[in-house]
Amino acid sequence: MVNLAPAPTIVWFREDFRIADNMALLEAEKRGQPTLCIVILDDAHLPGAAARWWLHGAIRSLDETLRGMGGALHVFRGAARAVLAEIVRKTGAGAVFWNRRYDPAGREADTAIKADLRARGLTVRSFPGALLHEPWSVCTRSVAPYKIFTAFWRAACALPAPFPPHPAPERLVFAPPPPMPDSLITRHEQDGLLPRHPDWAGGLRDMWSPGEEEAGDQLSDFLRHDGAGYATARDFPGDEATSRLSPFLRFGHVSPAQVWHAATRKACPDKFLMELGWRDFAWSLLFFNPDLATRNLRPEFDAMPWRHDPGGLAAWQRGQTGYPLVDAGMRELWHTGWMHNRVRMVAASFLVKHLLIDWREGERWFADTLVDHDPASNPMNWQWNAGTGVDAAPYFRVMNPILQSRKFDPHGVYIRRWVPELAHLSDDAIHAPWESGATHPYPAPIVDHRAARERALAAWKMI
Ligand SMILES: Cc1cc2nc3c(=O)[nH]c(=O)nc-3n(C[C@H](O)[C@H](O)[C@H](O)COP(=O)(O)OP(=O)(O)OC[C@H]3O[C@@H](n4cnc5c(N)ncnc54)[C@H](O)[C@@H]3O)c2cc1C
Repeated sequence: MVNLAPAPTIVWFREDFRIADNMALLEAEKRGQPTLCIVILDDAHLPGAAARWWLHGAIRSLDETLRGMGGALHVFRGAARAVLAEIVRKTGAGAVFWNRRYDPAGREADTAIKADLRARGLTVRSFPGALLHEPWSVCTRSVAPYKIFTAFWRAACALPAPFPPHPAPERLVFAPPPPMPDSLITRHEQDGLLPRHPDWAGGLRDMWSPGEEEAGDQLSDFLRHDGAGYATARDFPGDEATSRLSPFLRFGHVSPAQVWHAATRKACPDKFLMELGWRDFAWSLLFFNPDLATRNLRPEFDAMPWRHDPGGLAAWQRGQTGYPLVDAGMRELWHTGWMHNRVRMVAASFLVKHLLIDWREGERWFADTLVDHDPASNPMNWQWNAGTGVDAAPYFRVMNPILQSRKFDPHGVYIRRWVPELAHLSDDAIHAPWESGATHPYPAPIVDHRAARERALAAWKMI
């Protein structure tokens, strides 16, 4: 039987859950054929548990938006290559469009899928949109990655500014979903992305609403209230002065170009734009170092005598180290799937220096618990804090968790929020509760700061 239905254009959503500034969607509309919007839940590319929770919300929210336009987001489960081949066979699609992803596994899969689809005669196009600049466009003359952030940023700023964001398509004509075998179709309720037994996501639900509209609200709120004080207040976790856009950027509810242009219109401090630059820098490092999450960028650290300490690791993960700022951060992470940047640095430093535990253990824990986890920013920042990366804080600079606490949470606002058993202590006593002699149901420090520092430096001198 001849299929007389118009050959649709498939738009495959992956990390770009928005309709504005979405080139794949816009170009699909221009093609003039009905559009089939799809997501494929492929086990080989699913993120950690907290980010999976977010992914569920991202899919649901984009589906609602598309339904408001008369369409839907169709969710399939299985190996992407096979699922796409089946959808193409059932719909007679003439083209598949997507926005690029840059992680090594994603790039490898996309290259193979592109070749496969083109061999079947389809038009396949991929578009930028997840970064300010393509990772290969900011590199040295010898096409090597920059190893120093300031040099990277100088080169990035010398390029033309990111393209002004594209508007959302005004109207889309949607293609009906293909009849697919039950095993490949997924309903939102049964997509397997949400935690069930136990349901640990209550704190995430209280804190976040994934979606494009929410990302826009978050951005305008930040630019209205906090943009001006950002440069000075961003290091103080009690102040909540940062944008909290990271998970929205991670899942593409907002593009970095949209953030960039909104921020420059409001004359937001350069410091904020530079943080978006750190995000691009991380992706550049991953692009040129696909094993960023597993290999020390400074090979001398391969000889580092990391300790095997399951008890210490568990105390760190549960926020029970006896160091209030570290514990506040680890509890914030567990409860909300997010942690303030300054506290991420203190907590990371504590694991790799005070406990002398391999940074890869921490990287894995963050990968599973952060809603904003991405495979570039997380390992880059871990390697930066551990001193094993490029342009990294030197290992011998051991952050003192008590001084960091006194400096960046002077009144204990943040600690009181996340370590309520210390809430009654004075502003002075709260940073080192063991010194005051007051009674409270809070653990004694699992390591002594001075002894741990000496142990870390002795280990480092051995390599
Ligand atoms: C050990 C460790 C692990 C981290 N893991 C991640 C991760 O998996 N995903 C992630 O997005 N960020 C990660 N970060 C970076 C940073 O902590 C978060 O991006 C930031 O806290 C997000 O909060 P915000 O959106 O309010 O940031 P803002 O201060 O408002 O910054 C705006 C945006 O810039 C980007 N950005 C800011 N700082 C950094 C940075 N140091 N590196 C890369 N991008 C940055 C983020 O996209 C952020 O949303 C990590 C930091 C550390 C120390």
